Amino acid sequence: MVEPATDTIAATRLVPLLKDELDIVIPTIRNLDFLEMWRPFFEPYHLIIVQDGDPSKVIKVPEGFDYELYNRNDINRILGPKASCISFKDSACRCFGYMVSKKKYIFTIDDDCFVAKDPSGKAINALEQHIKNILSPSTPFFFNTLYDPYRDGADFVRGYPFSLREGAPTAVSHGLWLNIPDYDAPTQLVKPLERNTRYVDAVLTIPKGTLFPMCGMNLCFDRDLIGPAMYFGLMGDGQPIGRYDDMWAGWCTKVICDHLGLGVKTGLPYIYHSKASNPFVNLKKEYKGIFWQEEIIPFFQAATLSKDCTSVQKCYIELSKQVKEKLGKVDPYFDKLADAMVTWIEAWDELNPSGASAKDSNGKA
Ligand SMILES: O=c1ccn([C@@H]2O[C@H](COP(=O)(O)OP(=O)(O)O[C@H]3OC[C@H](O)[C@H](O)[C@H]3O)[C@@H](O)[C@H]2O)c(=O)[nH]1
Ligand SMILES: [Mn+2]
Repeated sequence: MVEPATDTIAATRLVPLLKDELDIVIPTIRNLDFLEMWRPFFEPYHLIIVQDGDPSKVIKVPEGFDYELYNRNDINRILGPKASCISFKDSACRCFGYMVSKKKYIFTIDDDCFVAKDPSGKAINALEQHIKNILSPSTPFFFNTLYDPYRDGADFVRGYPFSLREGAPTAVSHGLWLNIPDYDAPTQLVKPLERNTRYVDAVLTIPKGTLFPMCGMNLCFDRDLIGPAMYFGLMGDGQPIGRYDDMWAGWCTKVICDHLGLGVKTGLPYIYHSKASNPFVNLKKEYKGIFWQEEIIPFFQAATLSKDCTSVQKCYIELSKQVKEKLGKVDPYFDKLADAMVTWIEAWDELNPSGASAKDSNGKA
C-alpha cells in the first residue's frame, strides 16, 4: 500500500536549486493546506496561485509562503477582452500563471497531489528531480535503451552515435503519479479501485515524431524555450469539453519541440495523487473529446511547420491556422479554439514583450 511520505523534513538537505528562477503555479478552488506537506521543498520558491471559480471566496494559504494570487477579477482586469482565452471553472486556468510569471522555469502541481515515497521509503522531492531533468539534455533523435544517459550510473550504450551524444535542450519534464493514476473517465469507471503502486525508476525522452498525453498534475517546463506553447485551451464553463486542457497543450508543445529540436522527458518524479475526481462528471467533460481525439491525433501527427517558424510564437500561430483549416470542419469549437490560440499569443506577448531587458535573478524585468 503506497502512503504519502511524512518525513519530508529529513529529506531536504540540498540548497534549493533555481530558487529565484522558478515559479510554482497552482490552480485551485480549495484552501491550500496541501502545501504543509510540501513546505520543506516548496517554501524557498515563489508560488503563483490561480484561484478558479468564485472570486469572492477567500483561499487560505499557509503562513510562510511567498506567493501572488490571481482570481477571475484579476485575470479580467489584467487581460481585458483577451481574458476570454483563459478558461473558467476548469484547471486549464492555470496557464494564466505561466503567462504572468517572470521566471525562466515553471513547475505546476494540483492541490490534491502530495509528497510520495520511493521504494526505500524516502520522501520524493519532486521539484528537485524535475530540475535535474530540465537542466540535463534530452535524446529525441536516437533512443538510448539504458534510458536517461545523463543520470548518475548510466550512459549512452554501444552503437549510440557520438555525434548525437550532446543531446538537445530539455523543454519539458513530465512527472507521474502514485495512488490515483491520471485515467480517463471510461477507464476510471471500469477500474474504480485500481491504484498505481508501481514505481519505475526511469526518465525517458519521448522520441521526436511521437506524441504523448501530457498531464498537468506534476509538470515542469522551461518558459523561455516553450512557454508560449503551453496554452491549456478553452475548457470548462461555456465550453463543450473539459479535461483536455493539458492534452491539447501537450500535443501543440510536442509538435513545436520536434520542429525546434527541443526535448520532452517523462518518468520520475512521482507525486502521490490523493483524490479521484468523479468519473461521471469526468465522462460528461471528456465525452466529445473521446471521439474528437480520433481526428485530433492524426492532425497533430501530420502537422508540419515551415522553416520560417523560428520562434515558439510563430510556430503556434502557424499551428492555429492549421487548426482552423483542418479541425474547424470537425466542430465549430475548433474555430473558436484557433482564435483563442491567437489571443493567447497576443496576451503572452503583451505581458512578456520580446527583447525585454534581461531579467534579474528575481525574474523581474
Ligand atoms: O473547476 C476547477 C476544478 C479543479 N481545479 C483545480 O485543478 C486541479 C485539478 O483538480 P482535481 O484534482 O479535482 O481534478 P483531477 O481530475 O484530478 O485533475 C486532472 O484531470 C483534469 C486536468 O487535466 C488536471 O490537470 C488533472 O490534474 C486542482 O488543483 C483543483 O483545485 C480548478 O482550478 N478548477
Ligand atoms: Mn486530482
